[in-house]
Order: sequence, then C-alpha cells, then structure tokens
Amino acid sequence: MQERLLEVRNLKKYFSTKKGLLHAVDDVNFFINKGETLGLAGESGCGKSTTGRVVLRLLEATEGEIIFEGKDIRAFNKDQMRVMRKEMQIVFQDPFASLNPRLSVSEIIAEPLVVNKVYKDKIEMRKHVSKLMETVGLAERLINTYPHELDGGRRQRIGIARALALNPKFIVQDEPVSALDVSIQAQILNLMDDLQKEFGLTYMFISHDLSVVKHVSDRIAVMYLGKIVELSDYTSMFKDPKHPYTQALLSAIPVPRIDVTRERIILEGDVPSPINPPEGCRFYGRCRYRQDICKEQTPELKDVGDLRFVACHFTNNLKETSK
Ligand SMILES: Nc1ncnc2c1ncn2[C@@H]1O[C@H](COP(=O)(O)OP(=O)(O)OP(=O)(O)O)[C@@H](O)[C@H]1O
Repeated sequence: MQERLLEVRNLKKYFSTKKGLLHAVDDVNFFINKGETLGLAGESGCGKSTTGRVVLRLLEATEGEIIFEGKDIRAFNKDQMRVMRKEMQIVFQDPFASLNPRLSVSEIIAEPLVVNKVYKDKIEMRKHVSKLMETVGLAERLINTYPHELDGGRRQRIGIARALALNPKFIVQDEPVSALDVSIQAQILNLMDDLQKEFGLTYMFISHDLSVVKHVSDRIAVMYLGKIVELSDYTSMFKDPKHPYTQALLSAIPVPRIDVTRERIILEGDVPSPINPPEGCRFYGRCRYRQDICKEQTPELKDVGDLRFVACHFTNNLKETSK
C-alpha cells in the first residue's frame, strides 16, 4: 500500500464577513500519497487557494484535522510549526507579486536559509544558492539581477528555487503557470515534474484549468463552492466523470490519449454565494439531474469503488430531470 504523506479530515475554513459567514472550505476530506500529485480543480472562488493555505497553516482552519506524516499539525505549537514549515512549501501564482522587488535573485532564494539560520558561512550559503539556481535552470549570471529584469518564466523559477531551499517533502503549487505565457507554461510544468522525480516530492497542484491539471496530476479533486464533489484518479475521471459538475467541466475540454467523444454541457446560472449557503447539494440549482432530495440533504463524498469518491445522491443512476 502507498504511504500517505498528508491527510485532511473534515477541514473547514469560514470567514466572517459583513453579510454573514463565508464558507470558503466546507468539510473537505482527502489524502495525498508520498510522491504523488493531487490536482485541486474548480472554478474561481470555489476554495482551492484557501484549502492550500489552510493545509500549510498559513491560514488557521476553523475546524478539522491536518495530518502530516501521521501527526495532526493543527495541534503543533509555534516552535513545532517552525520545524514543520521546512517540510511544507508553496509556489504562488504570480511570481512578480510574490517576490520582493527590492531583493536580488540570490537574496530571494537565500531568504529561507537566512531565516532558518542554516549557514554561518556566507560562501557556503552562496554555493547552495548557486546549486539551487542550477537545479531550476537559472543561469549563474543572473544571481545579482532583480525580479523586474527577468521574464515571468525565470521569475517563477526563482519562486521554485526558494521553495526548494530547505529540502521540503511537500509543495503546494497554487496556479503556478496561470500568469505565464502559454509557451513558457510547459517548461515550468516539465521542470516541476523533473524535480518531483529527482527529490521524491509530493505536490498539491491547484488550478482553475482542468486542461492544465490533467497534465500533472495522478489524482484530481474537483471542488464546487467549498466542497469536493469528486475525487478520482486521472484516467477514470476523464473517461467516466461521475458528478454532474465534473461532467460539465470536462465536456468543455479536449481529452487526448483517452478516446471519448462528449456532448458539450453548458452550465446555466451562476455559482451561488458561499455566504450562508443553503442545506442540500450546492450544485442543485445548476444540475440537470436534480431531484427533491438534493435540495434537502447534502450528499457526502462517498467511496464508489476503485478509490473513486463522489458527492452525489444519484451516482451511477443519473436521470435527467431538467435542461
Ligand atoms: N481573507 C478572506 N476573507 C474573506 N473571504 C475570503 C478570504 N479569502 C478568500 N475568501 C473567499 O473565499 C472563497 C474561496 O476563495 P479562494 O481564493 O480559496 O478560491 P479559489 O478557488 O482559489 O479561487 P481563485 O482561483 O479565484 O483564487 C471566495 O468566495 C473568496 O472570496
């Protein structure tokens, strides 16, 4: 059996707003095995980034457990967390906004080494920074340049080098290529793939774009309005999406490698507000298979076999009720 690195149980993150309690992440459960990539997909605002930040304790959860290497890190005190943070890193979407423009490339990459007092000797630290630059494909001559002098791809390589500095086991990739030109996206995705193999890294890969997620993920969790509606391995999900929301999302993108033709499903209406959401299935108002029970009871994320999980009252038995 594969070893689990991370397991999240009944995770909730609510924000107090003037209009009421915003359910950004609402009772989410998943695990990530060592060395694998879990993709987290769904439309903007469904709670992906909040999930990533809560898992790393950059934001405090409202409820739930975050088990990393068998320990609930929500119970960790500041000192324990400081040690644990070395194991868990994040790469942000916008490499320009997330890099301090006043620091040079070497200072940015060295920051985690300085904060954690890894080196007394500056020359040793410089050697480590050079090595990290080489690892992520940044030329040595760029060591004293500043982020604004570099293109988006190089800036993202700096972000990745910084994330690697403390030899983490787990990296949350939060839309790491969304801000980049399409031509550069593949280079960065390939780099992350190579690094994963080289260092045995485990990734959580967040993206609103399923066509990007599918390239990098072993398993994919699809979120809708704070909840995971489907979690499955890549091939099964793309061949045979079970949840009506996943079906709609996948109908919009071409699927090379898997020989299926699909009817394009146009989702009507908007995503409802996450503030004080009603009981029942959150997808109810947009689902063409909805029944009365869906309005009344929230479907649990159920094991439907073959390590596939679906939150729908009518999995495998969808009957169209409206269009
Ligand atoms: N600090 C905050 N205070 C209040 N609401 C917040 C806060 N952070 C996020 N939210 C809200 O929580 C919900 C989930 O946001 P989140 O950024 O996690 O979604 P997302 O799926 O990552 O979307 P995107 O790709 O647009 O970032 C949204 O409704 C968002 O407005």
